[in-house]
Parts: sequence; C-alpha cells; structure tokens
Amino acid sequence: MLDPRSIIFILSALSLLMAVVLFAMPRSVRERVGGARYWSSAMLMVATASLLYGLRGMIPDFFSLTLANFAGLGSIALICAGGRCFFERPPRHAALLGSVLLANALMFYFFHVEDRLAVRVVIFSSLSAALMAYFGLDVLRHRPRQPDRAQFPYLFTAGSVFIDVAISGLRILNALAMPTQGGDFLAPTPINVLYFSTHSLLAICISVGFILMLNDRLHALLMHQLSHDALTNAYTRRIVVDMATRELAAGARKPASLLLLDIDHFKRVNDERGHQTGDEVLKHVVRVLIGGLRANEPLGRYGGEEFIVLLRGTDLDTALQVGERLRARIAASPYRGGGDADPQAITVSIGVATARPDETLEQWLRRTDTALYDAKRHGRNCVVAG
Ligand SMILES: Nc1nc2c(ncn2[C@@H]2O[C@H](COP(=O)(O)OP(=O)(O)OP(=O)(O)O)[C@@H](O)[C@H]2O)c(=O)[nH]1
Repeated sequence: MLDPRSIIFILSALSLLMAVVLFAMPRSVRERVGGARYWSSAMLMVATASLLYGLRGMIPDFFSLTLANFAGLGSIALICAGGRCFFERPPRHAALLGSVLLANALMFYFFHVEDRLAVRVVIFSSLSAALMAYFGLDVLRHRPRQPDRAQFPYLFTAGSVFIDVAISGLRILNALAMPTQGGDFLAPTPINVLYFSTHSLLAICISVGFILMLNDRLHALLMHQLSHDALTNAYTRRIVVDMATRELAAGARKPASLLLLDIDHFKRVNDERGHQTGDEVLKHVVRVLIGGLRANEPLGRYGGEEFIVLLRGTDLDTALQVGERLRARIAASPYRGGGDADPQAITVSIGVATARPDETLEQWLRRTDTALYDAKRHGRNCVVAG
C-alpha cells in the first residue's frame, strides 16, 4: 500500500498536469468563459501545496506547514471563486480570502503556541468542506437546464465535490474521536491513507469536471454563434428557413405562416444619424419584436434590415393579427438611445403568407416577399397578405 507521502507526491504531479491542461486552453477561452483562470490557478496551488506537504520534515515548517496550508485552502477558495465566475456572478474575493487567512491564523496558533494536530485538522477540513459544499451547490443550482445542454459535466463535478466533502467530514470525526497531540499528519494510519488517496483521486476528478464544464460552455457558445446573428442576436436566416422547411415537411396537419418584416426608409437613418446609430436601431427593433413574440415564434435576421418570423400552427387570419400587433409595437417604440438627439421614429412593412399544400419553400418565401413588396407599394407601415 502506498504511504501518504507518496500519494501526496503523485497528487502534486497530477495536479500540475491538470494545471498545464487548463492553462493550455486558448487565451480566447479563458477570456470568454469565466472561471477558467481561477481553476487553472487552483490546480497550480494544489500542486504547490501537495509538494510542500510531501517535503514535510525535509524543509522548514514555515514552508511545509504554514505556506502549504495557505496554498491548500487558497486552492479551494479559488475553485469557489471560479465557480461563481463561471456562473456569471461576482467572485467574492474579500470573503474567500478572509476565511482562508482566518483559518491559517488559527492553524498557526495551534502549531506554534499550542501544538494540536487534531485542532488543525478540524480547522482545515471544516473550511475545506464548507467551501467545497458551497461550490458543489453552486454547480447543481446554476447548471444549465435547457433540454439541448449536457447534464453530465455538472453532475459529475458536483458528485465528486460532495464525496470530497464527505471524506473531509470523516477526517473531522476521526480527529475529534482520536485527538493525538503533536502527532504526524503523514503517519500511515488507515484514515490518513484513505483521506489522502480518495482526496487525490477526487481532486483529479474535480479538475476533469472543470474541463468538461468549460467544454460544455464553449460548445454552447459556439452553437449560439452559429445560429444567431452577431449584431442583433436574432436567429440567422438559415436557422429560421430550416425550421420553416421542417414545418413544410410535417405536412398539412397544421397551418404554418411566415412574416417578412422590413424597416421603412432605413437608409435615411444611416445617412442622417450614422451607421453606428443604424446598428443600434436594428438591435432595438429586434428587442421590441422579440418582446411581442412567444418563445415558439422564432425571429431571424433575413438580410440587412429585413427580418423573418415563423408562426407554427398559425393560419392566415391569426398571422395577420400577429403581424399587425408587431407593426403597432414598432410604431409605438421609437429609438431613444441617441443621447440628446430626437427619438428616431421607426416603422416596418410586413408581408404575410401561409403555406399552401404541395407548395415548395421557395414558392412560400416568394409569396411572402411579394406581400412585403406590396406593403411597401401601399405606402409602408402596413401588413399585407400574400
Ligand atoms: N447600420 C446598418 N445598416 C445596414 C445594415 N445592413 C443593411 N443596412 C443598410 O440598410 C439600408 C437598406 O436600404 P434600402 O434597401 O434602400 O431600403 P430602405 O432605405 O429601408 O427603404 P425601403 O425598404 O424601401 O423602405 C442600406 O442603407 C444598408 O446599408 C447593418 O447591419 N447596419
């Protein structure tokens, strides 16, 4: 059986490896996904702490105990802060650093003033368990719930964290039951071997969990970028057109309708207020339109200042009502973001068409486009059926 010192050296080497893997992630990932920087630093701290613990008796106590304890608890605080950043909340540096410094001060006292190993173990394991439990609950509470998102990375990480918390709990109970004054924390007792081996394995599982969660977040970001327009955050044209194709393929069981919306005289906005204001107006229009649509009514950017909406299970009369509602919403929501400038009045023209049996997507789109053209010819700011 391996003795605690060997296990600690193995943990140090593996943590260093995990730190390298996390640090080797492209800079763009670390900048874009909160938490990555904290978790790579945490693994470096685990590697440092383990190395210092492993050298106990060979290097001064200040390094193998005081500094090692600081790095050990510091790494857990970094994991916590990383979790908060990953889920887009402030990292709470002050509270985390404060708790680590307080625990270290107490452990310093219980070494230099009163040498009580059991008390040090209780202090270390209590804070470690509390911070890890906090992180585990964060992961469980804030994990993504969308049906297309993976659950495994989050459940695996939280599961490993909670087992680690339970092991710390066992260590606390053991220290309370058998307080051996001034003993050696590297002694090859069954609880030490159990603690150091499971803790090492779990530290690696947790860092694998970081990589899985970062990977899931990156995948979600990439999918979002592929399916959404970069400027307005509406769907891309391809996504809504693909959805419309599937509606057509589903057959004539339920009617489906398309709306094509075009901002009236948008060129004037660019010419009179500049391209940047034009961009802001486009974003504003999308916000107003999305506010007037249900979650199952996707809005896509069809081209420059033209948008498309798919209305599933909606006949022509209802689609015309939706179109009229959107037209009125936009007309009642001038863009007011231009500083001191007067609000920018906006109107849209809308073409509506309901899919006919045996019609191709191209024919359906062409009828909708013709209806939009008619709306423009009829003086704009109106809804026309195709
Ligand atoms: N700011 C900005 N302008 C865009 C963008 N995409 C397209 N445009 C502008 O949208 C304007 C569209 O102008 P036109 O097609 O002439 O149509 P319009 O002025 O809206 O007039 P009608 O459609 O006939 O009412 C052009 O000036 C394009 O440069 C964009 O992403 N940002």
